[in-house]
Amino acid sequence: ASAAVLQDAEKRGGAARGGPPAAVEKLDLKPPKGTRDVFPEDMRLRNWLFGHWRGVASSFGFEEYDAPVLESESLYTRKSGEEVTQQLYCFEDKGGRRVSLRPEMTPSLARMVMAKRKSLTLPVKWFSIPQCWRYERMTRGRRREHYQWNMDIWGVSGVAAEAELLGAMVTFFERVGLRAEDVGIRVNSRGVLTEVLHSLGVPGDKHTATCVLVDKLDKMPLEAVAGDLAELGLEETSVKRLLEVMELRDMGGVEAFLGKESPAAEELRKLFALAESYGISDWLVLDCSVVRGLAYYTGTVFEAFDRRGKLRAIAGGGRYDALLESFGGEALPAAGFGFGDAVIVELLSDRGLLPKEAGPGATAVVFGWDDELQGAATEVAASLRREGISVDLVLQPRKTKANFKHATRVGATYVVMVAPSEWEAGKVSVKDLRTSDQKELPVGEVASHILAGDVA
Ligand SMILES: OCc1cccc(Br)n1
Repeated sequence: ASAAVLQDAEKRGGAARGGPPAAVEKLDLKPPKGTRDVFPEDMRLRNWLFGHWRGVASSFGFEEYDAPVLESESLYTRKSGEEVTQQLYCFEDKGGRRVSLRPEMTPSLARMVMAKRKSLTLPVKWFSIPQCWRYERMTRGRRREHYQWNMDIWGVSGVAAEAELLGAMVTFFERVGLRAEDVGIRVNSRGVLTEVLHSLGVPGDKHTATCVLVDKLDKMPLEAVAGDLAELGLEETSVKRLLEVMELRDMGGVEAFLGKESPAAEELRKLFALAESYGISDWLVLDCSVVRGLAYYTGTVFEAFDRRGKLRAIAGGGRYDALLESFGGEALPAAGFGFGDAVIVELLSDRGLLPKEAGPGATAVVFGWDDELQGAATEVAASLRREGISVDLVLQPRKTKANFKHATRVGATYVVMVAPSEWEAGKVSVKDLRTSDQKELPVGEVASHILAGDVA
């Protein structure tokens, strides 16, 4: 046994033999490629952002839901060449199942709606802030995970659903100090494109793949996509016609191109009229080049962008009425958007709108004069916490000056000091850092003094 013990100790650094510790391989302190640690100061920013997302969702009557970050890969194996399905963070688990970290939330939501379909009261207005993943070759050092605010409405076939979603998105922008001069939301309907494709004789089953290809046009030259479009049966004249309709930027143009009876023109007219009622017209821009890259969109699509044109899309969404059928379920109309946590922070930072105040530290820092008074300080801290006061209790002796410096750094309002002579008299010293006012109080009066909170 002793040999085994020594061998084990050798592994743990040979200390058992009293010899010099063997070289222990230093842990790599970085998180996995494409992921981020969230230290307290980062978490304060995240909580601020999510707090606004949650606040808007609840003010619009949306209910929060969640789903596993791990899903069956089959949820995402759509054959439409979308980037999001080509970068799945997928693998085979120990049970031989093909699974994937979710690249988006909508398929999980669709699965949940199908599972509960019979018991759901429609319309369903649900929101979630899931962490979503992609496995992108780290050529560009981009992130492999982000948090994405999802807002979805199920069971409403009219554009009132999209208007409500746009209203919520604009409400968020306004709450964080952005204006219509900073951010626009491009609005279109895939119906515009499919009506043109129909008039060009392109069969309906090619429309989705065409939209996914057309979406790539703002990221790559026409030549790079023309071949694939030709494979879908779009000769040059048809592609030219498509490009013309994508140039349209006003309803007059759309109606001239598609005819006044066009269903797509009708739904866009209705959406812009409702936007007027929400008071968000200044935020919206009709832009027929917008198709978005997700295959399952069937009608309206929209994306928020920074008007200075420096950043990638801030958020995106649209109508996806056929998603349940694609999962073998009964049709149910749906519309929603996804809003990532990366671009919005870049935009707010550019505009000087990130929250400045340090996070809300504890209200009071409590410390004992010396180690003998640690128990006393703990009693005081416990009594204040029982009254609902947040207390940062100093856990080991430290110079008084350092305790005050710490209190200022964490943004505490009070410092409560337990000193020997006062403690014998049943008192402690309470300093209000806002006014520097300091008083000795009986222990039993400290909580009410702090809760009164009035600046002396
Ligand atoms: O925007 C697409 C996407 C999906 C998952 C993770 C990240 Br980062 N980005």
